Amino acid sequence: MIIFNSTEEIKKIEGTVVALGNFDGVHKGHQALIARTVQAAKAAGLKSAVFTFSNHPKNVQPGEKPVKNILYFDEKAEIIERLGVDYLFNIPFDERIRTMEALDFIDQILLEKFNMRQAYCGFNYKFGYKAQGTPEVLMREGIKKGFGIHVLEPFQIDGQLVSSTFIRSLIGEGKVDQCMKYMGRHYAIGGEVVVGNKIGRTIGFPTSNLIIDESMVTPPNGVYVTYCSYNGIRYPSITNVGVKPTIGDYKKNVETHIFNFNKELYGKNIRVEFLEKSRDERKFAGVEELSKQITSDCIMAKDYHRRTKYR
Ligand SMILES: Cc1cc2nc3c(=O)[nH]c(=O)nc-3n(C[C@H](O)[C@H](O)[C@H](O)COP(=O)(O)O)c2cc1C
Ligand SMILES: Nc1ncnc2c1ncn2[C@@H]1O[C@H](COP(=O)(O)OP(=O)(O)O)[C@@H](O)[C@H]1O
Repeated sequence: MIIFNSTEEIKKIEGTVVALGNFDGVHKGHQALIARTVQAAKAAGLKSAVFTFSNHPKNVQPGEKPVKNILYFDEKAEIIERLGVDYLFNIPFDERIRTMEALDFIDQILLEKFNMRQAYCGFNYKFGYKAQGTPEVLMREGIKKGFGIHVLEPFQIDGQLVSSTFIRSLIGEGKVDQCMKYMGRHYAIGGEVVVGNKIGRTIGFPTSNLIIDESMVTPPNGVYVTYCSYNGIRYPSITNVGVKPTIGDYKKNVETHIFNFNKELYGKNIRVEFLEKSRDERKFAGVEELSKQITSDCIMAKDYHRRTKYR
């Protein structure tokens, strides 16, 4: 997959079928849209492409509440690449694009830059200045200018509309056990292991700590059954998200205790997949009570892993 990070980088490319959207989370609705795009491109002998903005349009509109992302760009790109896409247009939502009228956007970006012959978008896709471009506008212009538009119906699972907003709310409420159903994968946080307070090993539960990025969607404080991947291997683990009130007053972080594991991971990259929330984080009277509770948390988590092996 070739990634273009600005419209200037796109010189002369082959004709494309483009999936239009923001694709944060690349959930099952997005996956269906992208699969149709890839299929159509193959059938027509064109290149398949996904178009997305590198910064969320809502985050540059004055007065709008900032939108937190589910995925970092490199994670999003990796998932999109696995769907068989040829080109990823990852374009900054700058002042020129923000103020571009819908019809200019079609002519100058979709047709001139992306060489778009067909497009797939959701029923609620909006584009152009003040979001005045709609699927109807695309269809009308498509007839005039000779490109095809396919508008997909709302994608639902068991009556629930699958959207990035819905998935953000699931994660934000700690309902991480439902993410697989709507995203086709577990909600995960990755990063480099940082040094903590070095208390974990003294109470029998060493943990690998990750810093939380508050510009991303984060799960609420609590204890979760997780997998932790390191060096290509996926280990059953248990994870605390929170501020460790029992031992002090810390910044929110993610710390995972990997079962049957005793390697030093400082500076290494790990990825924590969240399977289920088991309880809220609490302030205990002391480290001894905390340690007892963690022991029973681990028994419960190991049992969960045993029951749901390889999921
Ligand atoms: C499974 C698990 C559950 C935890 N639950 C709590 C909790 O409820 N309250 C709390 O204050 N700390 C909790 N912690 C965090 C511990 O306080 C922390 O792991 C320990 O103090 C070591 O911290 P360190 O890695 O910074 O050395 C939990 C940790 C784990 C691994
Ligand atoms: N079973 C394990 N699960 C998670 N991390 C582990 C485990 N065994 C060893 N480690 C490593 O031990 C260190 C954590 O020990 P700990 O005393 O909790 O210190 P910290 O406060 O820095 O997290 C980290 O480098 C971590 O990668």
